[in-house]
Amino acid sequence: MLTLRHISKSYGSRRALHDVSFDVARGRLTGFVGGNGAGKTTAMRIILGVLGADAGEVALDGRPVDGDALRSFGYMPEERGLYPKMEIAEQLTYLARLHGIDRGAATKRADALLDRLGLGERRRDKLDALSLGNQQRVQVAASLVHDPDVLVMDEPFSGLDPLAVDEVLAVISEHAARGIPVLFSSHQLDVVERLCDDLVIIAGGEIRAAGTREDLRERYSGSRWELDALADAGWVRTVPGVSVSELAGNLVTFTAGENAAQAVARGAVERGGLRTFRPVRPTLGEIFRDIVVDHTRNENEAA
Ligand SMILES: Nc1ncnc2c1ncn2[C@@H]1O[C@H](COP(=O)(O)OP(=O)(O)OP(=O)(O)O)[C@@H](O)[C@H]1O
Repeated sequence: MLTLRHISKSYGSRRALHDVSFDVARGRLTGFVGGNGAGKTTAMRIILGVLGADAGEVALDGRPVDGDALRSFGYMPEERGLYPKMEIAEQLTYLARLHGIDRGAATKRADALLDRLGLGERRRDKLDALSLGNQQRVQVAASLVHDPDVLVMDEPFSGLDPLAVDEVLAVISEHAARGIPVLFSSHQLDVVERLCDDLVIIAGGEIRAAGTREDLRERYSGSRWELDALADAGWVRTVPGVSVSELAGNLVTFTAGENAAQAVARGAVERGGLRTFRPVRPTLGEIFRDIVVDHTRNENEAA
């Protein structure tokens, strides 16, 4: 497991991270989400040792990460650092060689990754002859070409069409399944919701929530309910303590405390019965908005 403990970092007087701690488990995809300037890239650079922290520690399986361990990390940085005029297979082979892999194995590995990412036919093309989406796939290949023990990716899905998202995801998942920790940041909450097993939500340089996707949805399920009654559910609007958000015939979604919700359930039984009655789990987008908006509001109030 990759762990960050009590990481803080400031750029001059600007605090970018404050007491950041979270885990990235082996064999699972961990999504790292936060708004612009939340601190994701800073945290990832600190994991990779590209940037030093002011305080705190990054460890892999309990051992502080040092130069040796870092050589086996795969990193897809935010600023994409490949050579525009170099043929893509040659450049992947070169990167693998930099990690100490011999020429034969490096060529094999580069070709296999390009095939896997649908770029086999383009292996002799220069990077800048490819579409932006295909360049992005090459960036993904570059972070994987030395078969890393830890994978950290800054926005690996940005600029990819839905089909390409699925292809890249399949390749990343295969690596996670070999038991390596995978952390990736993304602004595309619908993509993260679909893809990741665990989530870390950051705002204003602080971790606001972390856990498995299902745990978070449960934790933030709040007081939203859905009732599918056997008769028109318009009467739910009149139940004290209930605020109806959507009503369509027998189906109603509403916000209410536990007691008022139970009163609605009883009311439905008295009026002919119900098909289903359940708490509504929020989407990641809703959780994110709640957490980040709350944070921004608190910051503004404190200012
Ligand atoms: N080199 C730097 N010098 C000064 N401030 C910086 C520097 N890099 C980042 N920051 C500041 O640190 C904070 C965190 O930035 P960071 O790039 O880590 O956020 P992010 O979550 O990756 O944002 P985005 O999603 O927009 O890429 C921001 O307030 C940013 O302006």
